[in-house]
Amino acid sequence: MGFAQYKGQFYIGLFWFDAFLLTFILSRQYAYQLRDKQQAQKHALEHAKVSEQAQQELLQLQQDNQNKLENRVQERTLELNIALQELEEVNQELERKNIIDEMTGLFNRRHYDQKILAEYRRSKRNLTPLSLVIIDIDHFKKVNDTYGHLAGDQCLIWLSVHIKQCLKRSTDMAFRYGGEEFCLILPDTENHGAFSLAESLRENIARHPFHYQESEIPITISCGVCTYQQQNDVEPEQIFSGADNALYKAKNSGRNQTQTYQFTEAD
Ligand SMILES: Nc1nc2c(ncn2[C@@H]2O[C@H](COP(=O)(O)OP(=O)(O)OP(=O)(O)O)[C@@H](O)[C@H]2O)c(=O)[nH]1
Repeated sequence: MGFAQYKGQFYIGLFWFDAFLLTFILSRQYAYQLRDKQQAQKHALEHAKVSEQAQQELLQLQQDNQNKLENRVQERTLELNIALQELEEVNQELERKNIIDEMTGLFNRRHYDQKILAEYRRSKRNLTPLSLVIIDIDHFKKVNDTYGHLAGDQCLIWLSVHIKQCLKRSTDMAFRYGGEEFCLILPDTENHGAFSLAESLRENIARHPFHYQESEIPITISCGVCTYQQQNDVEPEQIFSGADNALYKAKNSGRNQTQTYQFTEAD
């Protein structure tokens, strides 16, 4: 082998060595870059996972807080509704007490004053008759004096039950006007209708004595009836005065009876 040929082979060998070295270096570099890239991707993935987990925890926390808040709002709303309902019941009870006579359970005088005015206006508007009956126990003082005030009270309660039972229509109203005096407002009722209602109550009371402890106490009542039929210049007070006049007449004519009052031109 000549020197020139040896030299040529040396250069070829050197070339392949360089080429191999370069390939080796480049492939190593590529491998490092790939590893770094994979590591960076792995870190990024882990970060993404951690951040997603943190986001989910945050969302869960928000959801929990919202649920708690909604529960509290629901509880408060329920408590508020219960309180409102209780208040409503108290108001209704107060309103009821305001218009009811505690002892007899009938409407009281205050309610009478409101109702007579309302019914008077309705009667005037609709051109319908409006009757008023005043009921008074005869010689009631004797019941108190003979059997005691407690017996008197029981007698008033007993009479109230009979009065309630004698009312025929849902629009009829019974009131304890005061003491042992009661009255009925009978809307859309002619005088003869009011008179016969008062009479049937009176007869019923006269037939059934009041029982108190061992005693049987005969009770009678007197009634006065007055009917408003859009007579001129007649106000609610005149209707009451008319019925009171009729009651006075019943008392003076021997009690245990019903009298009626007719308006005249003079009224
Ligand atoms: N027990 C009781 N008595 C009452 C009540 N309110 C009024 N009285 C009594 O009712 C009696 C009414 O007496 P008077 O007005 O003289 O009438 P009366 O004895 O019924 O006689 P006449 O009405 O004329 O038939 C009085 O003795 C009052 O004290 C009450 O709420 N309870």
